[in-house]
Amino acid sequence: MATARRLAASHLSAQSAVNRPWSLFARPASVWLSRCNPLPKATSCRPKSTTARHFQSQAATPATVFNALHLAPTRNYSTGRAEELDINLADFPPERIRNFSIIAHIDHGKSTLADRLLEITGTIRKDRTNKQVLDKLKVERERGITVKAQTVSMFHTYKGEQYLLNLIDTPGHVDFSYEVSRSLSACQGALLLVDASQGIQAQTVANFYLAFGQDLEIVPILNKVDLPAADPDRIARQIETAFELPTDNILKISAKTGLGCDAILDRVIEAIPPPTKGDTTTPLRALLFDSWYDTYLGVICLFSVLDGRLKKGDKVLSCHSDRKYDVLDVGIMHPEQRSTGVLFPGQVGYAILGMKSTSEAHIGDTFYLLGNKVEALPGFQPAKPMVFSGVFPVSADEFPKLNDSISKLAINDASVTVAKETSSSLGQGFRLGFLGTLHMDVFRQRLEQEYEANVICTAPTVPFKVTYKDGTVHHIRNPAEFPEGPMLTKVDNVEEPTINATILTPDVYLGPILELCNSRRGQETELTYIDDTRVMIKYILPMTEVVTDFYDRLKSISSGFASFDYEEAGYVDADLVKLNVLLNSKPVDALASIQHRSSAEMTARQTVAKLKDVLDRQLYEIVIQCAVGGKIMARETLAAMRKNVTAKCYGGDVTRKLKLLEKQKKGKARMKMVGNVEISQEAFLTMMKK
Ligand SMILES: Nc1nc2c(ncn2[C@@H]2O[C@H](COP(=O)(O)OP(=O)(O)OP(=O)(O)O)[C@@H](O)[C@H]2O)c(=O)[nH]1
Repeated sequence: MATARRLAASHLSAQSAVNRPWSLFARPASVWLSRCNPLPKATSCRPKSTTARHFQSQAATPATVFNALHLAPTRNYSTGRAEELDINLADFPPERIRNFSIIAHIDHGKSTLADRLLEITGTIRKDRTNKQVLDKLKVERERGITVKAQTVSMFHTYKGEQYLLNLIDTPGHVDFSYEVSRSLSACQGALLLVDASQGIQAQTVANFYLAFGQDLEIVPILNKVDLPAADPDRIARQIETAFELPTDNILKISAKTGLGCDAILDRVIEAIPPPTKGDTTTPLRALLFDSWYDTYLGVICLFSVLDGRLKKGDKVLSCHSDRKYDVLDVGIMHPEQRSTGVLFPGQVGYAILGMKSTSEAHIGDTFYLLGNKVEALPGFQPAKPMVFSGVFPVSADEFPKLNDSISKLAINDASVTVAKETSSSLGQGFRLGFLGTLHMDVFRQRLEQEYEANVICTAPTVPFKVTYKDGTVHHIRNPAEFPEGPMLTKVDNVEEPTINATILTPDVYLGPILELCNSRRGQETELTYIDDTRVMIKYILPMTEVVTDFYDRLKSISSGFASFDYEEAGYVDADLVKLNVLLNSKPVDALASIQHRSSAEMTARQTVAKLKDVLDRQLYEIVIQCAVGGKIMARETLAAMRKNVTAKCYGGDVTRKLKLLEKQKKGKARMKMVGNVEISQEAFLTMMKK
């Protein structure tokens, strides 16, 4: 009880957490991937592509996708329209509707459970290949993570009556937790899924308080009870202690084998309240809570109807933009679009309004009928990019192609910000803003996989705030823009973003974790035992210390057992400097970074040593330096040497010599020049990796 109260107090921000754009950054995907039971890379038993729903560039045709997923085709692809559903939604008043989400820490089995529920309700056929049906993006399937929340409607008979159950699958990764908040806003209850072998993790806590803050009914479920390491009784006690949820109510299931899953749907109906009874006779009030771009149908919007009816043929207006739209189609996701012609109060479904781009679909917007203006519902704060990176084509002539690919990807991901940028070392490119480093990694992977883009990405940076003496404030998203030299006299103060980090760990790793946090300029705010051996630690940390290798380090010192989540804790004053990298006295803008003064020298030493390692020797000596303003912090020298690729070809084999020289020339074409120093693409890539 006490623990729960303490947790609740420390999560007072759960209310504001309804909009948690802050919780959205930073985690090197590489580490995350290493712990996430990775699915094998696109194997033959798994469909290589997704449905056409998300991206135009998917190679598979819709027909092959449906065959692969074993879904009933629900769309007529010759006309591009959704098939009609032979069910009258008017038969489902709010009392027979349940809107719920599954929330959990990453990998605790949300998507697998969603698959089981879809099978049990006959929404998809029972099939061994139905794995993570809701994870439709290729990158989601390859990495085994959910990036985009999906919604699906199912029908279930309980005590002789048919119910409409709307399940909203949520991503588990912290970068995407704004999706969780949005999804929860359309729900009255949530299944809190906890891995019976791992127990409560940082995101279990964060997601619990998100749901708690929105007054949702929470149904605790222990998953993976089939695992030999599962200890359901101990984990049930953890849940009881941390969340004050009685243990006798906890369902114990295996989403993988299906054990115990049948009971979940009845429990959903019994425990989760129906949506509030809206009035069908009052004017329409519908909340837009998600959207995506479909090749065939354009922008598809997901609505939660609160009052009135959303009908095909209606003219509706957006409270946000005052724009008018025709409702071209409306229906439910079952599991793909199924046209129903109308949605009633309490129902959740899609509508096609003829929007050209997802940027028109303002998430959290309220829609109303032409001539019947209503008061807008409280919206969501837009997700705020917290990690920025420069993205450049490897060869300059690929810029137009990269431009095209980024625009196409950004159409469907309103949380990415795009601005053109020119670097003296990398040429023309873009500065992209992401919710976090996993988000950044996923975006890059999709650029490479779906658009075959060959790119160099600069190290991630967070937005710093510089206030000048004349009162102007600049948000610095690129180290190149950081004031230095004479400009510094005009600066009043510099601030950096901080986070409230929550770390859950077995207590044996406590010492090294505290050391890590302290070495990253962290301030401890809380340390609580949630059972005999598990500790919850809270720290305020500078965000810039987290976006680099913090998560890698945390995982490695805790052998993968620590988990963490975080929320934005505002800006604080910081003594920051710009660290320039110079090659033969010429600055390499793409390698500049913003550092805390206390760590600038150490970073400088590490940087010059690493550069010496990755740069190729050239015909002349290369002086590698790191400097803050005019002061050199570290220096290395790379001796001159000519790499004679034909050295071994003594004798008369001219063609072989020519071939080798040709190869060397090609390699040079991929070199970037900084002053008189050539930097290979590989060297850049290695330097960008922390
Ligand atoms: N043994 C066992 N494995 C399970 C069970 N449920 C899920 N898994 C496995 O756990 C891994 C993660 O499952 P997912 O369903 O992708 O987890 P998730 O919570 O949706 O992950 P995110 O979408 O990234 O948040 C997969 O390899 C599943 O096969 C279970 O009941 N038993």
